[in-house]
Amino acid sequence: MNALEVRHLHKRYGRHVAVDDVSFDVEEGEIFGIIGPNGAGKTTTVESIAGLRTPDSGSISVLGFDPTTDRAQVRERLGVQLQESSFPDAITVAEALDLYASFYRRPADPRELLEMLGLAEKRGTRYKALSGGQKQRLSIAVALVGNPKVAILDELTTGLDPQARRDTWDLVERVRDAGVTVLLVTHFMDEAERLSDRVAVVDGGRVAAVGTPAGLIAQASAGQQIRFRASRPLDESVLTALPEVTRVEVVDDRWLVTGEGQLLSSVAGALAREQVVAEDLRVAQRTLDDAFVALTGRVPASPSPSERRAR
Ligand SMILES: Nc1ncnc2c1ncn2[C@@H]1O[C@H](COP(=O)(O)OP(=O)(O)OP(=O)(O)O)[C@@H](O)[C@H]1O
Repeated sequence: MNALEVRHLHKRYGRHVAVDDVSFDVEEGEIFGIIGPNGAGKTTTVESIAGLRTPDSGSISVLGFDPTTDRAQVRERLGVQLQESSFPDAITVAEALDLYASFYRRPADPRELLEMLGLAEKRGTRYKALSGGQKQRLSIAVALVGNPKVAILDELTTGLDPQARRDTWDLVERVRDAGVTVLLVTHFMDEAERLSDRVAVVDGGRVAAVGTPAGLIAQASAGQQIRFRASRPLDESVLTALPEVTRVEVVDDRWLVTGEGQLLSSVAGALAREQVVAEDLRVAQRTLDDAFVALTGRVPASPSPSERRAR
């Protein structure tokens, strides 16, 4: 059985269509990313899955249960960490977790959870005294305290410093390894590419594509690219004649060669035959950013300078 099934979901706010026929499946045990620009409809979609918003039409199944009619069953199986979750300033970490544990019939052991999330030493610390990363980890602990089979994590690392981002990514992998299916909402491509088994690209309330990060990159990015500086002049036809090469651009001594298949060895062989040395040779690594641009025509959000160094 799929952990989640979303079929033809529609939601409008007044005249504004926020979610426009969204469908996807999430398999049990995977980390499934939903990526898209601000306002794409990601949060509306996941809040509908969590039963926090009522869709206008379409159907949702959480392990076979409908969030609008089978609320109790969904609540027992689904943990939610939503954007901007916050707690009273004076509550301690242990109190917050005990409180949420009391809402469930079979909660996880709060002590074990704090251990796993690296918050054991902060048990007695008040919420207001926690760092941004620790607050995020507490909100993940709250999402997991009901022992869910599926966890929704929304914009998990926004505002975190590089080390906290990396730690949080490790944590998400540990959650998945513990058997929890993860639905990860993010507008950061590096995060989605690093963590997700599969990704849905959402734009303007619609699903533009679903696939593995590698599959989306391959599908959306035309070929590989090699950049180098030629040690001496070279006739373009030497490279355009190669079957692997689809395009050659030259500015002064700088070459950009696009192609497919065994592009690198083919180009290297041709250059060697011409006794040209390729200096500063670089093979451009395609990323999910490229796929996102190709699929949506938009430039993805970048981590802020303080977040970016986590790459
Ligand atoms: N309660 C609401 N009332 C009116 N409009 C809303 C409401 N919630 C969301 N919207 C609008 O619906 C669209 C989708 O919003 P949503 O929050 O689902 O997108 P998102 O992809 O999660 O974006 P973000 O990353 O900024 O949270 C946006 O244009 C938003 O302004």
